[in-house]
Amino acid sequence: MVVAPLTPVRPDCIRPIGLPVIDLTRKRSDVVDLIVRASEELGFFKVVNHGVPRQVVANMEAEAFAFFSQSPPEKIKAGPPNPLGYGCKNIGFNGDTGEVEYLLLHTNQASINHRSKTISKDPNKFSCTVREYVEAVKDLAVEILEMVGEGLRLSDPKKLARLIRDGESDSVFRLNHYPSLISTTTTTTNNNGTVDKDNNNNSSSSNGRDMSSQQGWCNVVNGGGGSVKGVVGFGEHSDPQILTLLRSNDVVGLQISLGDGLWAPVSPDPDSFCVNALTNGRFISVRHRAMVNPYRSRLSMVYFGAPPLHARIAPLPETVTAQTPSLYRPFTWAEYKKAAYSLRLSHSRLDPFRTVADFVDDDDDDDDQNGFHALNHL
Ligand SMILES: C=C1C[C@]23C[C@@]1(O)CC[C@H]2[C@@]12CC[C@H](O)[C@@](C)(C(=O)O1)[C@H]2[C@@H]3C(=O)O
Ligand SMILES: O=C(O)CCC(=O)C(=O)O
Ligand SMILES: [Fe+2]
Repeated sequence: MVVAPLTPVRPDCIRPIGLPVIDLTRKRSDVVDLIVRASEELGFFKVVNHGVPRQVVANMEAEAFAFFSQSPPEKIKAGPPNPLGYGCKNIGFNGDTGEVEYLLLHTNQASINHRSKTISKDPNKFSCTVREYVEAVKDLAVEILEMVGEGLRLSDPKKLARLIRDGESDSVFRLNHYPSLISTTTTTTNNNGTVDKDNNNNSSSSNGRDMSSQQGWCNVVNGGGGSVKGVVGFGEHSDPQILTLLRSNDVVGLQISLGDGLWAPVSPDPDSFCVNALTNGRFISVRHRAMVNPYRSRLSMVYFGAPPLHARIAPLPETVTAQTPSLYRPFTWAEYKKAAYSLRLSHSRLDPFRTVADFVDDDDDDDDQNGFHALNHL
């Protein structure tokens, strides 16, 4: 395992930690061990040599930038998010906001085809590009989940992977665009330390135009406070799905929570995927957020692997005894999702399913950090 140092962006709030980087071309049994260890220890790791073709990624990135570089009236045609569709600054239905615009798509092909009509002037090209990307990342997700199943020594090691391979899976795909705060062409130093004459985005396939000014985004740095604290694009949360595969352009922004208000930036690497696997109580669903980069527009493409709506989620039988009764009642993915959408971004999503009434947890540390604590997808 290679441990990449994280780049501190705010020395007063960043405790540097290493993020595991797992090379998927290594011996399978080693990869299995590394995935389990990384998932238990940090809950977040990167995979390289993942098999998702570069061209597929570049095509998706180009389509995404082409969409976001349009004028607001054009983009709004693909909204409002219900929750699928185009959204700008509003996240979910309960008042969360951030300096982000996004497209949220279901990975079901019929839904992609339907949505593409309002997203692109060439809907066939857009839907094909999304289909190719989603298929490729789904294969990667399946491969990782099969290794998770093996690593956890599940009686049926492929069970988790089958849930997202299922034609009825409720997996979603999200494109997040975080416009830079400065809309003029600037000279910046990029993450590799080289100087960039930047046009506010870092897409290898971008058209090189500054997009922020076209979008009606104001260029002030968040009421003055933003320049000191940083501007939040996508606020603190944990992902509710089984597995997240996140790829961003070469612009820093993603941060993972170390607790106690400390955040560690994840160095961007367009050739890798960040993985957040959530299962079985042994793995951590790490809380994370995305900050706006003042100088350069950031684009993240996120695949969220989820079970079918009717899939039942229940405690692992071996974790439930008379002394340690289940903390949560069984529920379906549909119920869980409905509850998630009734909550704010930062809230603990398992609370509605707690069975143990005298479990007092008034602090803000969110025991849901452990996600499906002692739960299993059935
Ligand atoms: C505020 C919200 C947005 C969200 C649904 C929720 O009510 C709470 C979870 C949020 C989240 C985070 C991960 C994914 O980006 C997402 C699509 C998901 O499944 O849960 C979003 C939801 C969203 O933006 O619609
Ligand atoms: O853009 C990012 O890096 C994070 C996005 C994210 O966490 C999400 O979409 O759930
Ligand atoms: Fe997330």
